[in-house]
Amino acid sequence: MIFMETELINYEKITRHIWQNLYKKTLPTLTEAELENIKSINDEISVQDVNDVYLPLVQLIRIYKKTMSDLSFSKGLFLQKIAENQPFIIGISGSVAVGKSTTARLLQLLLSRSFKTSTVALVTTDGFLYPNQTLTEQNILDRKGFPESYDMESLISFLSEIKSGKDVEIPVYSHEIYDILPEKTLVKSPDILIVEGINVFQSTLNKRLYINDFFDFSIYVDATESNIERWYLERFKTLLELAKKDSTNYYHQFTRLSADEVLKMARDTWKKVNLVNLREFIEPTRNRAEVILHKDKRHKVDKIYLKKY
Ligand SMILES: Nc1ncnc2c1ncn2[C@@H]1O[C@H](COP(=O)(O)OP(=O)(O)O)[C@@H](O)[C@H]1O
Ligand SMILES: CC(C)(COP(=O)(O)O)[C@@H](O)C(=O)NCCC(=O)O
Repeated sequence: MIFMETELINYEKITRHIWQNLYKKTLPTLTEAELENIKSINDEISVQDVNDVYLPLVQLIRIYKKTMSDLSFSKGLFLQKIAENQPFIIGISGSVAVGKSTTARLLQLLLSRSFKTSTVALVTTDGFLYPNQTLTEQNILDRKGFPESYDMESLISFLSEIKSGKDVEIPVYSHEIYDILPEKTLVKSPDILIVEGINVFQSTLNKRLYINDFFDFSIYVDATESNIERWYLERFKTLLELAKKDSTNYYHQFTRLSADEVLKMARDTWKKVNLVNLREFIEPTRNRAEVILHKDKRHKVDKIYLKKY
């Protein structure tokens, strides 16, 4: 996205250079081997990025977490009740293919190391997409990813149960079969939960419920449209490459197409689906994030925006 400075008047703009010097280097960094473990296809995160960008971010999250537990303790005193321990929830949003999953996985690892006795769970909201059968019945299969394709009420009740300390079973989406899997997965009541997805700052269709109300910290991953498109096309090619040998993979059907046909199809999906979704429904929620991480063409975070008020 190109930032209109007036849109971000309530944010402190921080360059990478300033950001990297904002915290005392007390947290241990990751080894190359640990980084290798969490990288997905095509990733190029470096230890330098972890030190300069993500460790200061973890330090900031520490501050928010402490403030949240102080407030909850004081509220308990006021109400003359013992405050329940509520999980700290972090929302991560941004366009399809901007790097949300990669950021989320990295944060999960860094937070587990920083809060040694805490459990850190990660949930992606694609599990709350309606199954293909429902989308087909409603004639909105080509709207996958748009607000109407998600069961937002279920997502809200999941967050509400997690906030009250319960273990919750949730559905899982598979990019390999392009549908919801028959088996659910159990999210055991965590101390910290990261919720990642294009829709996490959106309101529900009836506009009465806000997922943001459940977040104690929130991040929007940002980049220019042309860079995100390139990452989308590169990921598409890699997914196809991986699907060649697997006939059960959704992308397998496209492996017979020529390189030009594949590129055309991916460009089309980007333009008609993911770019439209970004412009109409995702980017307009950017200002709901506490922190905006802006990435350059090589995925390096070059600018950070921190909400002032
Ligand atoms: N820091 C990074 N360095 C290099 N490539 C990255 C980085 N983050 C993401 N990518 C690549 O960009 C593409 C989109 O990232 P991903 O995390 O899958 O996005 P999202 O979850 O937002 O759809 C993937 O191919 C991924 O490997
Ligand atoms: C399942 C998704 C809506 C979720 O996006 P993600 O959370 O993976 O960024 C998206 O990956 C998707 O499949 N969009 C439909 C159009 C397409 O095939 O790219």
